[in-house]
Amino acid sequence: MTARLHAHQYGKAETRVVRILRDAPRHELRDLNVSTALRGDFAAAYLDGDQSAVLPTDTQRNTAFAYAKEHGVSSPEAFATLLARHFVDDVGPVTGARVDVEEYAWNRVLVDGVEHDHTWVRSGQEVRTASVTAGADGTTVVAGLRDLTVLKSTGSEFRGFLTDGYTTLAEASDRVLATSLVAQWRYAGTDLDFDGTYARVREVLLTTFAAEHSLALQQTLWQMGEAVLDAVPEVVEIRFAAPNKHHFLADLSPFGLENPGEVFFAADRPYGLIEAVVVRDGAPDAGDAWTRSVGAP
Ligand SMILES: O=c1[nH]c(=O)c2[nH]c(=O)[nH]c2[nH]1
Repeated sequence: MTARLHAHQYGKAETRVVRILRDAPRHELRDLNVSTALRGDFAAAYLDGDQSAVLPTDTQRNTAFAYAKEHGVSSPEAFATLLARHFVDDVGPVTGARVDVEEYAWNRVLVDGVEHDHTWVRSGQEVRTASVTAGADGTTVVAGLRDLTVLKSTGSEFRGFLTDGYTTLAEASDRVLATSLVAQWRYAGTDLDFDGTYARVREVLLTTFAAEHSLALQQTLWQMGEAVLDAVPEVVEIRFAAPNKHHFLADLSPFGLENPGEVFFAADRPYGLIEAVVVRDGAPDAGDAWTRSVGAP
């Protein structure tokens, strides 16, 4: 057999880092899940079991905690950028690093209508994401979110589709449209108000989903992508994956009941999976910013 080691990277996945700022009565909290992956010539470790160039994944985990203490967490994007640059700039054999961060949101508990200083409640399902790729020639920041679950109860249709001998789907001129959106967007720069930009993109995604009439989820993704590029100049590319969370009209005719779009069966699978990439004209090259680990969570 002739085989060669074609590519490799290694790191520590899903280090759970919770950073609390407690130097004032009103504490601040950021809750992260950090995954690091180092790139470089580590072939000897794979081929010969030689660890001399290998910074252990245990050390990578420790670095995430130490950086949270020493540098704080101003945003998932900034934290991922610091860590990725550290590995590339300060660790000899490392020529590239990929740091993926998920952030879980906590809202302050309201006590008599007032935000509590040191008690939070986990908010919703939605997860904020950041993926930073650092190399010798620069750093690329991709921000995003997943599990942003949205539903509109009208303003959506799906008609005029191609049919063949296997088609049973009825045309719909007024249907429920729901998805659990995954969106990731690439920034042109690395020194941004990441929290502010994140909030703007999220707002544009939601308002576009609400306001635009949908002829298909495909069109809705395009509308959302175009709106984000229009409203947020820092974004040069946005990628979507949107499961179509089908809501089928329940058949109430056996019971002599009409069902004019009021009672639905929410199916969890199978689901349509609609994807799109929308890029600003003249966007800089993405390099390997979109290259994910095979085992990425
Ligand atoms: O928005 C939709 N896009 C499709 O491609 C599709 N296919 C389908 O069965 N329902 C839908 N809905």
